[in-house]
Amino acid sequence: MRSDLIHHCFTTFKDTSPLVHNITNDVANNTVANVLLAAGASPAMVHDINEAPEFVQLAQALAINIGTLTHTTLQSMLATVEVAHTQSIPWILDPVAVGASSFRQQACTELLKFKPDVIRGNASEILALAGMSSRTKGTDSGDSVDRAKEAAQQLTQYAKVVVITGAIDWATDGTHSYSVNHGHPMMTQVTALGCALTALIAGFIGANTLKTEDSNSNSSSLLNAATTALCYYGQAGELAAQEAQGPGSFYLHFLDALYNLEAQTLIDHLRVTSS
Ligand SMILES: Nc1ncnc2c1ncn2[C@@H]1O[C@H](COP(=O)(O)OP(=O)(O)OP(=O)(O)O)[C@@H](O)[C@H]1O
Ligand SMILES: Cc1ncsc1CCO
Ligand SMILES: [Mg+2]
Repeated sequence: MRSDLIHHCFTTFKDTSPLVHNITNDVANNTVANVLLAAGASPAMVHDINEAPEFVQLAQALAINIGTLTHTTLQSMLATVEVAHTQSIPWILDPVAVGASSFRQQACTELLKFKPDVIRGNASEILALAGMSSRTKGTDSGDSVDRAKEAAQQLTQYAKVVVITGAIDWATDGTHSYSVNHGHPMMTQVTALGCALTALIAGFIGANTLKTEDSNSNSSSLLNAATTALCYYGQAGELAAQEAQGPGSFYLHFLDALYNLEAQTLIDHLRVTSS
């Protein structure tokens, strides 16, 4: 991806400071809010069905995460994504541990009817969501990103962009794809950093999606925005790992790195390839 486009997506995100509405899991709530704030966005965690479908209309984007799904939250998610879908508010699905139970699988089938703009999961989640066999370890992945690429391609029938995260992240709109070689294994030792990335991608697509009737240009703006978020997040992980002694100090340094990383640093260290 061209570095001037990454620069543009990054500065548009920072200048917009998007409001991101999250219906996320009990483990991730605090981390997601802190990551969004450190990156320069505004988080809101609004879950109740009496409020969420109204609240989402104020937001630039919506992030849905099924990590600690309950029957009640699912009803709220469905009502909220319906509003997002009909009003063209971009939304992203994080299908946490979808391979682990039929409840999660059926919930995702219902949610996919409202056409997420982006799906973001680890390799096992992307495989399971596409109905392929996976080695899911609950919320962690037991599969390689490469093995899940065909599944991601298939899922572009439901979402405009699909992102698989892991050692090397991969983002595709079904036609164009990018590999992002950033990040650090320490990112898997702090819970919910994948969930927080999903919310950050929501912020990037909300800030960068042009309201256009042309669905092709829309999917390439979504792909560029998601890919830029991956580069930014991964580089922040690398910077934090240089300072950290373990997972606790990694988390603190990670928030600081997200807060301090500048556009020029991002551009100078890019490891993203078309693939
Ligand atoms: N081995 C690795 N090396 C470098 N970066 C990694 C590695 N594994 C994961 N990451 C990075 O960690 C971040 C979170 O991705 P991951 O695939 O671990 O999410 P996840 O499994 O959904 O996490 P969680 O469920 O805990 O929220 C991404 O930015 C990804 O690039
Ligand atoms: C640990 C855990 N359990 C359900 S959701 C979650 C956060 C990481 O996905
Ligand atoms: Mg996850």
